Amino acid sequence: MMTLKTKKLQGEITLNGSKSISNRILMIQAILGEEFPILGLSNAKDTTTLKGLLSKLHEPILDAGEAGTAYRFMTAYLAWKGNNQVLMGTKRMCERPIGVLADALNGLGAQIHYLGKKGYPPLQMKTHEIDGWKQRVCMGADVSSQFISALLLIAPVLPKGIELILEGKVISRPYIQMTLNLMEEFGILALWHNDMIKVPPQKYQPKSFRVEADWSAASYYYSLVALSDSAQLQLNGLQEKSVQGDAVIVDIMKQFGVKTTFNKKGILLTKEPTEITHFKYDCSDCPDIAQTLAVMCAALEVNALLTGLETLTIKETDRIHAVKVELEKLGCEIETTANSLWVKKGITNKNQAARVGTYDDHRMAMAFAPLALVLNQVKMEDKQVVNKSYPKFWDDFNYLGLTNY
Ligand SMILES: O=C(O)C1=C[C@@H](OP(=O)(O)O)[C@@H](O)[C@H](O)C1
Ligand SMILES: C=C(OP(=O)(O)O)C(=O)O
Repeated sequence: MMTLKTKKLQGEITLNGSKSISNRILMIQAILGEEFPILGLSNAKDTTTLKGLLSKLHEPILDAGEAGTAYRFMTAYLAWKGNNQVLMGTKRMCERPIGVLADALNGLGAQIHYLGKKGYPPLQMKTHEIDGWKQRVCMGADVSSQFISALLLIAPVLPKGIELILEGKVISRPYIQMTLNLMEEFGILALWHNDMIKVPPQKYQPKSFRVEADWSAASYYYSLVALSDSAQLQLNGLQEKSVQGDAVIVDIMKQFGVKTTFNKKGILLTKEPTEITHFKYDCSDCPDIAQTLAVMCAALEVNALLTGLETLTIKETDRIHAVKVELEKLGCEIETTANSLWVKKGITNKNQAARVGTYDDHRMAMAFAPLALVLNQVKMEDKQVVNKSYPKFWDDFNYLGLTNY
């Protein structure tokens, strides 16, 4: 049962480091081939998986498990090295496309072979002649920005650098900018103009680096505060000037009555009165908070249309489908297309218990967890899924008085 007597939130939580930043910094360190101090590295499973891979780089078969960024970043790294290594992943990873990245790398000069279905993991990165690698490559930007980030990370150490032409709609754009910003921190100058990103050959420069806290993880607390009656919730480690696109949650949540005050340690979230009934948002730049927004709107009975969701179908699960199924179980009316989700009717019956299917997706569990503030009970099919990005998630929710999931 939910243990909070009133919907009052109070507490102070120190958030985990951003897994997107952590994984980029680990790749930069590996490409540089020299250790430097990294403070606040994420303890997400996706980050420990990547760290593990980078500690056994000589092994013939490597397994990135369920970690998308790890798989994509390692594909480019191992293709550059060309040591005949095989890169495996989970069953779901083998359903997540990689063809756009593998084809681009092969176009440059790599020798990547598909060991299973064409366009999908597992892959083998065969030997090649690095001196012959080309400079210019075209790449579809509408499937996953991780392909572009993967290529950019190795770009400075390629003989001619890279001139990358982006084709089609650029999705998850802030993640590409994050890659370039972090590369710049380590001395790399790149130019992004319209559809072209140019990275001349250069050397990464080592420096000590502190990872900011994870704004995607913060989104679950914004949802909690939006569902609360009153809140004084301090989240430590977040920065106002962030390289993470998901920091847009600060602006989005104003209309849901969540006030953000930046302070020395991070942010303070408080609750203000609001009367929102309709919400429309294009999530192309912040796909990872789409589930948070959908579930929160359903709980608030806000009629919400979320668009720009085309990449959600190829993430840990088909997230459009999973959210629709789980919200419909709670009596919601949900309409979906290949790239949108419309909460037509939210959760009207609050006097019920939820049994949430988690679909091997950390964000399904974390997005539905705030419902414990408004429903009688919320039972998760698999609580362990949160480990992918936020292993301490349930401890932190328990600390706020949200227990018995
Ligand atoms: O580069 C990154 O760190 C990420 C990019 C996004 O993926 P897509 O570009 O596939 O949308 C995001 O969903 C993922 O969680 C992390
Ligand atoms: C989509 C995600 O991760 P990845 O693509 O790196 O597996 C995520 O963390 O929501």
